[in-house]
Amino acid sequence: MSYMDGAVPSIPAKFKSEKSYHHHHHRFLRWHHFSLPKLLTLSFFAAAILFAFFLISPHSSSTVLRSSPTTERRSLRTSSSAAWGGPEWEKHVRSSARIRRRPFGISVLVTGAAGFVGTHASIALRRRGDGVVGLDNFNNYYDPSLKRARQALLSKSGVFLVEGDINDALLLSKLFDLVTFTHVLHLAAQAGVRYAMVNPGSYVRSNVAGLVSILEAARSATSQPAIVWASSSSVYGLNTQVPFSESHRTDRPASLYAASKKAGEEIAHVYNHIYGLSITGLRFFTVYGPWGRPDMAYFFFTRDILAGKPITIFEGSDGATIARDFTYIDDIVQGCLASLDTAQKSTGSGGTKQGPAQLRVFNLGNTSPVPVVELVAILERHLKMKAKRKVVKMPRNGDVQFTHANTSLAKKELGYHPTTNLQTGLKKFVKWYLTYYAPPSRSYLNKKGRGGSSTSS
Ligand SMILES: O=C(O)[C@H]1O[C@H](OP(=O)(O)OP(=O)(O)OC[C@H]2O[C@@H](n3ccc(=O)[nH]c3=O)[C@H](O)[C@@H]2O)[C@H](O)[C@@H](O)[C@@H]1O
Repeated sequence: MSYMDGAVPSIPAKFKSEKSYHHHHHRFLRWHHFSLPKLLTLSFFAAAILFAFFLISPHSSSTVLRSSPTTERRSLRTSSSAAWGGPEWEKHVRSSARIRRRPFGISVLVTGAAGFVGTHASIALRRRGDGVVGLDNFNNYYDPSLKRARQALLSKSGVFLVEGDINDALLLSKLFDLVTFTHVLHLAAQAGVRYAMVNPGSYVRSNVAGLVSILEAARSATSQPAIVWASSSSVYGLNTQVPFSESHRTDRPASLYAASKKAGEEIAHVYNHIYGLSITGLRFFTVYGPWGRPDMAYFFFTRDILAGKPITIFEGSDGATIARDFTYIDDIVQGCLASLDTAQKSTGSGGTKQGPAQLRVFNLGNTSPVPVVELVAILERHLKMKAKRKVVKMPRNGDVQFTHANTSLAKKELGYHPTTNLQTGLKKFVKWYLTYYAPPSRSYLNKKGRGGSSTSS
């Protein structure tokens, strides 16, 4: 399926895809009960219907070639599951994109704005007086009610969130028609290392096709924005040189997730080379903090420790420690904003390159890896509860043994300087967690129906 196909959400619903697998499997089995003549008759009718559909379909290839997204005029469109368009919607988009900070303000399209990093970054930009328009498809990889709660935060800060998919070329084209974005902060992605073995297709749709869709929209814009996007520390894969530096090998990914991010870095090179797009890739190192992702270990360890449930801690094959360079959200936001501020302009216009453009990649980590067992010990102290540990050998699921960022380049070019250690950062996370998921009697938030189960891990 092409990335131009507006009807395909970039990340299919986790539960839907499982359901549809069983559904199709069941139907497949039923086909075996048909006799051959019946099958032939049915095939004939199916072919006739397909042919008729091809003739009348507005999406038949000839029609697609004739009508460009920008020339199609409809007051209200339904894309994925969400509606967008119309004068009210356009007013919201324009107003949210308006720069309040002069003379250096920027206008940013933030994809994945209802996500963890997206929410924090959007709010930080808005606070400075920059124009921000969010985009998110609210897929249910993890509890969408958490994303809705983040949306409420964004709305309180004056950030309008467009509900739609990064693979919807028509929607992107509309947004770029309405607003001259100076920058795109592209954070929408299928995250998670281990889930790639469950739903590989969603990594291709989101992290490969979705990125291309964003870059296509950006390169076609009359005034091309500069792009800053989220790559991942996982691109270092089986690299053993430490700390990981941008000049190290990244050609041995250990998971499809890592491979999809590495593919993104190569795709970025192409769009920079051909179209003169200014592109900065940020290799995030295990980002954590308040409003975080429930599929991450620190988050579901907290949930399970509080529930008295056992947690599974991975260890290396020879009993070696597994460690991560856990990075606090505020430090990551600082790195994102500094990347936007130092990004040079794209050189192309309307798809034509005018000269060489900036292409950068930075590690954004904490620079001090912490063993997962230590993460658990810190959580126990903050939660004042003991974890029920189950230590198992790390399964062959895409995980790597350790990550460790060298951030000298980001320090030099961005002034990046992480300031929050894991102890302090987790304290803030636990405080948020206990407020957000507190029992109904204690929580204002839950009274409004936002609490309850948090997981899709
Ligand atoms: O920095 C990155 O590039 C990546 O960081 C995280 O991936 P990961 O570091 O694997 O984060 P978690 O899934 O939270 O795992 C943290 C640590 O806990 C360990 N773990 C995880 C799950 C579990 O049940 N037990 C356990 O010991 C993992 O092996 C890992 O060492 C994110 O989930 C990715 O989206 C991100 O791109």
